[in-house]
Amino acid sequence: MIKDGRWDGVYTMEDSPYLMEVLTELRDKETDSIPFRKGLVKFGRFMGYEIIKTMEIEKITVETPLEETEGVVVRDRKNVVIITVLRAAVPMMEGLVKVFEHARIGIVSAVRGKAPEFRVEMNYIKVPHISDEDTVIIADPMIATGSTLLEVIAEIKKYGSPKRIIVAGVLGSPEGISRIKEKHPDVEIFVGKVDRELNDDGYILPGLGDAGDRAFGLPVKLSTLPQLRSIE
Ligand SMILES: O=P(O)(O)OC[C@H]1O[C@H](OP(=O)(O)OP(=O)(O)O)[C@H](O)[C@@H]1O
Ligand SMILES: O=c1cc[nH]c(=O)[nH]1
Ligand SMILES: [Mg+2]
Repeated sequence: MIKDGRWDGVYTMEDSPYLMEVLTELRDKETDSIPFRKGLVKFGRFMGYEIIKTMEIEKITVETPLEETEGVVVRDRKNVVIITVLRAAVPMMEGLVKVFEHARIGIVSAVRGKAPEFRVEMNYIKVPHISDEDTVIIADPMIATGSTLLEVIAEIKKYGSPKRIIVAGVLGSPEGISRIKEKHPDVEIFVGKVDRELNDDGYILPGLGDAGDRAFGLPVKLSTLPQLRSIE
């Protein structure tokens, strides 16, 4: 984990050859859904281990079958709420839950509309109780314009005042991260890498394309639901 000097509380994982190899596979346009989803699961698990490194460690003693020795406990590991932003964060959540097996889980739907407004529609939110002892981890692989996370963070803050709010992502753009840090300086951001820029359609360059479509396939546009029609 490396601190990105452009912002406070933003960390990238470029020092991990393992995670950079996973990222390379995710970027590769030849990677199809199955390895893509597996890559997101690996990302979630790795991010979980990195987040634990930033939690308080308490020294304890433990009795082996032979004698007493030193041990540690990371109490905050048990006070975690994972917020999964549909769709693309679902495989990431699977990886995070392997590390935070006690986590309570919230599910949020957010669909980003087209350029140049990038309006975000949130039409489903189910979030468990959030206490002031909790670390809330918002999983969303892509921080592009930041519009989605701005909406999600504002919504989550209505549910309580957790000890920490951490965004766990795969890629970020400088624009998106700056927007989030300006509005929510308290939110920490952990991403694999911060990419160069956004294109006019709000896609991260070089990026990995549309994370949701790559993980789950191109959706067929048959819906007549008003909330989806209104932003497309
Ligand atoms: O930072 P932003 O510009 O808001 O873009 C990022 C969002 O775009 C993607 O979701 P998308 O709206 O494509 O939904 P999907 O996961 O269902 O494809 C991604 O998973 C983020 O949630
Ligand atoms: O590059 C991008 C931007 C938004 N959402 C994605 O899935 N990818
Ligand atoms: Mg998408």
